[in-house]
Amino acid sequence: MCSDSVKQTAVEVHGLGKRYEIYAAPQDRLKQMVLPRLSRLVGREPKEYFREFWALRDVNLHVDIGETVAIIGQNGSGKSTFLQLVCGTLSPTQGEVQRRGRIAALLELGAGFNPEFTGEENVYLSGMLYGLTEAQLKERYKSIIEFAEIGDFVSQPVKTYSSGMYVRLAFAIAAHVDADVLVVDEALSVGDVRFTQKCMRFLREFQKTGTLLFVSHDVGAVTSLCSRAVWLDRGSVRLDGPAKEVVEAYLAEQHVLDRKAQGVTVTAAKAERARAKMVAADVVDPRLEQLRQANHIRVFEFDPDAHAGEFGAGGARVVDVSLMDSDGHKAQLLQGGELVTLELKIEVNSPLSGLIFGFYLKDRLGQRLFGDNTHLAYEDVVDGEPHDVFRAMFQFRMPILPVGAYSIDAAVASGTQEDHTQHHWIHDALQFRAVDSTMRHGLIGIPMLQISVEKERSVA
Ligand SMILES: Nc1ncnc2c1ncn2[C@@H]1O[C@H](COP(=O)(O)OP(=O)(O)OP(=O)(O)O)[C@@H](O)[C@H]1O
Repeated sequence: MCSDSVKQTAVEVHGLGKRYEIYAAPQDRLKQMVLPRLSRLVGREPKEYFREFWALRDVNLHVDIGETVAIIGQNGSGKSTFLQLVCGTLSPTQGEVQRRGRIAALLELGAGFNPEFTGEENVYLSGMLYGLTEAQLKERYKSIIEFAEIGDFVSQPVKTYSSGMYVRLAFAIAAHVDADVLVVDEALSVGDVRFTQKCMRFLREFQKTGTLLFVSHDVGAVTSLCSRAVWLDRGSVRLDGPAKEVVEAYLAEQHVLDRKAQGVTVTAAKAERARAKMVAADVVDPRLEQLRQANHIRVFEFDPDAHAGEFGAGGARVVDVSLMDSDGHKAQLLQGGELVTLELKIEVNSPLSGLIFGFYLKDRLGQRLFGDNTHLAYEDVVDGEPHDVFRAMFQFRMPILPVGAYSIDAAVASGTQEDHTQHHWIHDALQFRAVDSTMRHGLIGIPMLQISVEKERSVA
C-alpha cells in the first residue's frame, strides 16, 4: 500500500446519505407545503404527510487517483443516486463529497443536454460547462463529432435523437474534456456493439491516467475493466474489494434471491482463500519438449477447502474436480492446445430431477472465457437419489493461454437451462497457471489446424 503523500485522493465520501419524501397521493405534497406551517403558527406539533425513503445511507468511500471502481447492485440499490451525488448533480441530505480535478459524467439518459438545442450547440454548451474555452472546443469539435458518428443529426435538436445517438454524443464530449475523473452510468449498454467496443477502448486508455467510476449491470465489463468493485445493497455498501471477488459474491447472492422467489432455499458461503497445492517441479510430460510453441500449464490439485467461495441449496455436492490428459491420467502439467477432459464428481444428497453439471473457465480477473453444461447435450432428464454419485466429463481442446492464473468454477444444479436451482457452485474449484506462452494479445488462442501463405500473383 502506498502512503497518502504518494497516492492522492480523487474522490472521498463521508457519511453520504440521500433521503426522498414519498407521497402516497399528489395532494399530500400540497398538504405538506401548507399544513405544517399552519400547525406551527398555532403552536401545534406539525404532522408529516410523507413517508421518508433513504435511497443512500451512511456511505463512506475513498477512491485514489488512477483507480477504476465499479459500483454494482440490484435495481434500486442506489448506484445512480451515488454517482449523481459524486458528480454534484444531486445534493446530499447527509454527509459530504470531496473531489479533486475535473469530473466528466455520463449519467442516465436525459442528463446534461438541452433538448431544444442542436447536437453542435450542445457540444459547445456542455464543453463550456466542463470549463473548456470556445477556442479549445473549436479545435476539438471535429474530433468530437467523428467520435460520436451521428452524421447529419448533429444539426438537429437532440430531442429528435434516439437513445443510442444521445449517448454517442454525450460519450464523445466526455471523452474530449480532459477529465481527471470520469463517471459512467450504464452508458455502454445503450450503444451498438461497435460503439460499445470503441468506448471500451477509450476507457482502457483513460484508465492509464484517469480515475474511473463505473456503474454497469454487465459483470463481464466490470471484471474486465475494474480492479475494484463496490456492491451497493439497499443504499448501503455491502462489500468493497477486488472486482472479481465482489462480483462473484454478488452473483451468488442474486442466485440465492432468485431461487428464494421460487421457494427454494440456497445458501451462499464464503470460504477463506487458501493457497492451492503446487505440483512437484519435476513432473514433466516428455511430449511437451517436441511441441514447437510452449504453453505449459500447471494444474494445482483440487482441494475441497481451497477455493474462493461456494454457494448452493445443498441437494448435491461437487466433491472432486480434475483435469485429465488424453491418456486419462490426472494432469499436473498440460500444454495449451492439448486434448483434455474435465471431470466433475458429484454426490447427491436429496432426490433431484433434471440434474445439470457445468463449469466455467475463467482468467485471473474472473472473466469467463468459456464454459458448458450437460443440459444441452443430454435430452434425457438425469435424476438423482440420495447417495448417488455421478461423474460428468467434458472433453475439449485446451486453448492456448496467455501467461497467468486461471481457474474453473464447477457446479451442479437441477431444473432446466432457463429455470434451475444451483445446489453447489464452487468458485475457483480448480486452479492452474500458464507459465509460459507465445501468446501476447487476446484472451485465449485456439490451436490452428493449418497456417499457410500462397503468392497469388507476382509483379515480375
Ligand atoms: N426523485 C426520487 N424520488 C423518490 N425516490 C427516488 C428518486 N430517485 C430515486 N429514488 C429511489 O431511490 C432508490 C435508488 O435509486 P437509484 O436510481 O439510485 O438506483 P440504481 O441502483 O441506480 O437502480 P438501477 O440499477 O435500476 O438504475 C430507488 O428505490 C429509487 O426508486
